[in-house]
Amino acid sequence: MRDEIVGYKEEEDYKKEEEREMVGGGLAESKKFVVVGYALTSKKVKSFLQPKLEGLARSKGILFVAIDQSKPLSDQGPFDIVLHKLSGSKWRRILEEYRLTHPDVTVLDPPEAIQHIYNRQYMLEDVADLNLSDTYGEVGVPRQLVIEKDSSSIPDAVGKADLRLPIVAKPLAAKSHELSLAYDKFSLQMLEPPLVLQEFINHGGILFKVYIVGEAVKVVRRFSLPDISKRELSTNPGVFRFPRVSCAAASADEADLDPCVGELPPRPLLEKLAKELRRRLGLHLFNLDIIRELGTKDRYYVIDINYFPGYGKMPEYEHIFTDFLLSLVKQKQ
Ligand SMILES: Nc1ncnc2c1ncn2[C@@H]1O[C@H](COP(=O)(O)OP(=O)(O)OP(=O)(O)O)[C@@H](O)[C@H]1O
Ligand SMILES: O=P(O)(O)O[C@H]1[C@H](OP(=O)(O)O)[C@@H](OP(=O)(O)O)[C@@H](O)[C@@H](O)[C@@H]1OP(=O)(O)O
Ligand SMILES: [Mg+2]
Ligand SMILES: [Mg+2]
Repeated sequence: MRDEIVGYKEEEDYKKEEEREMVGGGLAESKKFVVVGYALTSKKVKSFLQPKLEGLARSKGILFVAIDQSKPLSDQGPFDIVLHKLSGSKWRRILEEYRLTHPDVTVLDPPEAIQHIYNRQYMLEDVADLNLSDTYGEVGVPRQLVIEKDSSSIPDAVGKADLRLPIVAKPLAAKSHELSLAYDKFSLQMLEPPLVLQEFINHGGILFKVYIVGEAVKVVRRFSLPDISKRELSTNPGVFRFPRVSCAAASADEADLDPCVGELPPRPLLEKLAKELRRRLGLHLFNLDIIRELGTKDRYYVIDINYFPGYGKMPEYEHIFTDFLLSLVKQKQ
């Protein structure tokens, strides 16, 4: 099965674009460059800033320049766009101040908006508020409960909130990926708060990763946690830590899947969801993990939102990203 690009250019258009750029490559040298300052971890530089991206960007008149964190930001550049994914309150303050003093520079994305989705208590709030339901389907979030402290209070809290088992326990901090699956509420006491406890939804073991880059939306399939039967639930008490699932190595795009499980969510639904979330979250660069409830045709749940995810794994990201950067500059003009 193939990946789908929603509301964007097709592969053929990209090929033609690449050919034109090779022929007219020298043109870029004579025009003014769009300068993109970046502050990324070395892991991110390696996965995102690949030679193909830098080459294509240059041929389109975009230059990526590393930000030197040991020097004041205003002494560097001048930048048209600042691209970043670094943690820490010091960096956030630097960026907030820079945004105030350089309103003409587009900062991707505002630190405050990123911070909001770095907390799993608030991450899915906007999806829930959106209450998206139309002829293409319904999009919600799993029921969840926040445990700030005191793990001994968990069984009671789960009982009061009437949360159904099994339950996925996730650290409140979204950048922490130590997840656990609990088959009974008492075992959850073994985990360390702060946590979000979320109802596990059977979904046929396939998840849809929806990558968003400005107005472009692209969806891929990944393998996910398998379904849990009622029988398994009653015979396996305990809490199990599980490793990083649904990573790039778990691509399910080429797998021979039952169509009920593998069929991509309808484009119009994803487009609407992406558009609304872009606005509500105030972000341009993120992805959503979406699952379809097993046995339903159109009941979807968003279970995770990630800021500036691994775009290097998104097919044709070089074209999508460079087009996006140019569209930002054009909008400003
Ligand atoms: N409520 C849920 N119901 C069913 N499966 C879930 C649920 N929440 C999480 N999962 C499974 O656990 C995996 C990890 O959960 P989640 O995506 O929230 O964690 P993460 O560490 O933030 O992931 P990422 O690496 O995408 O940032 C998902 O990819 C999915 O396979
Ligand atoms: O590990 P990769 O590079 O592939 O990308 C992952 C990214 O890591 P990086 O930002 O350090 O690169 C993660 O960010 P943090 O939450 O850890 O900040 C998170 O966004 C994952 O969802 C990404 O995987 P994807 O969702 O795209 O499969
Ligand atoms: Mg995830
Ligand atoms: Mg995540």
